[in-house]
Amino acid sequence: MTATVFIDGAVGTTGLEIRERLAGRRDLSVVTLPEEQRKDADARREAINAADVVILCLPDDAAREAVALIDNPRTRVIDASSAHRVAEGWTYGFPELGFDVAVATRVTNPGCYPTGFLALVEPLVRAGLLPADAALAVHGTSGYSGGGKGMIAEFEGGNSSAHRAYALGLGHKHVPEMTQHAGLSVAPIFMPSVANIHRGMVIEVPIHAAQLAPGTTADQLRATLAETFANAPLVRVANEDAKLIRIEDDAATDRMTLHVFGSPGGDQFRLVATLDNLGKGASGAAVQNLNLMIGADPMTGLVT
Ligand SMILES: NC(=O)C1=CN([C@@H]2O[C@H](COP(=O)(O)OP(=O)(O)OC[C@H]3O[C@@H](n4cnc5c(N)ncnc54)[C@H](OP(=O)(O)O)[C@@H]3O)[C@@H](O)[C@H]2O)C=CC1
Ligand SMILES: CC(=O)N[C@@H](CCC(=O)OP(=O)(O)O)C(=O)O
Repeated sequence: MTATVFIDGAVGTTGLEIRERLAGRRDLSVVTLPEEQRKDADARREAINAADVVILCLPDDAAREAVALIDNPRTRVIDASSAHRVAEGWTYGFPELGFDVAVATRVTNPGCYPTGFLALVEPLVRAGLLPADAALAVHGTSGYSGGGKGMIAEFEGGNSSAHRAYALGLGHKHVPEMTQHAGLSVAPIFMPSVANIHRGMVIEVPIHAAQLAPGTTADQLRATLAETFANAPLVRVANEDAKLIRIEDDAATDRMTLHVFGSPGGDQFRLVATLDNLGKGASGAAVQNLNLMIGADPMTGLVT
C-alpha cells in the first residue's frame, strides 16, 4: 500500500533534505504545495488531512498551527520543530532509546544537540552508572545549516565567524528535552556554538569519576553504550583508538558515532558524539521515524 506523506515546509533546509531522501520511494506518495500555496492555511489544511503522515519542517509556531489544522483521527505527525519535544501526548522520536515510534500518532523529532547528548548520557543514567541528580555540562558545535535558511544566508553572505558561541544566557530551548529524556533531575549547562562549516556536529560531555558510581571505568561506559545501541544500525560506538575527532566525521550521513575517552588514572572521562545536524539530527531521523511508522524497511532512504 502507498502511504501519502505531506511535507509542510518542504522548501526549508530540513524539508529539502527530507524530499531528497524520499525521492524515488515507490512505497510513498510525497506531496508538497506549490510556491503560491505553501503558506496558505486552507491549502495546508487540505493537504494535512489527506495525508497518512505529515512531516512538519517549520518554525515552532507554524508547527503548532499545523497540528491544530488536523481534523481527522487518521493523519499521523512527525514534527521536526521543538514545539512538542516535552509535550504531553507526543512520542519522542528517538527509537534507539526505547521510544515506541512505530505505533505513535504524534512523533516529535529530537533536537540536533539533544540527539548527541541523550545518546551519550541516557544509557548511563538508565544503567545506574550516572545518578539522576548528576550536574552535567554539555558543549556542542554545529554547522551553520543548523540555524536554517536564515543562518545559511548569514554565513554564506559574508557575515560569518570561524567559530562562535551563543545561547550565553543559558536558556537554550534544547535544555528541557535533554533533562527530561535523559532522566536527569538537574538541567545540564549547555554551551552551543556554530562553526563556519555547512553541516556536521560535535557534542561533548565531560564527567569526573566522582560523579559516577564508584569504580566505573571507561570500558564500562563504552560497553553500556555499545549494548544500548547494539541493534541500532545508525549508531556506532567507537573502540577508542581515535586520536582526533573532526566535525566532518559523520557529516553528510545519517549516522552518529559515540566515543568514550578516559584519563590514564581513571579520574576523568570525556564523552563525544559526532553526527550531522541535518542527518541523524533532523531529516535522517525524520525518515527513520517515518519508516518505522509505516512499517517500511527501517534503513530505506537513509544515508549511511
Ligand atoms: N536545520 C537543522 O539542522 C535543524 C532544524 N530543525 C528544526 O526543523 C524546523 C525547520 O528548520 P529549518 O528547515 O532549518 O528552517 P528553515 O528556515 O530553513 O525552513 C523553514 C521553512 O518553513 C517555512 N515556513 C515558515 N512559516 C511557515 C508557515 N506558516 N507555513 C508554511 N511554511 C512556513 C519557511 O518559509 P520561507 O522559506 O518563506 O522562510 C521555510 O521554508 C525548525 O523548527 C528547526 O528548528 C531541527 C533539527 C535540526
Ligand atoms: C546552529 C543552530 O542555531 N542550531 C539551532 C538548533 C537546531 C535544531 O536542533 O533545531 P530545533 O531544536 O530548533 O528543531 C539552535 O541552536 O537553535
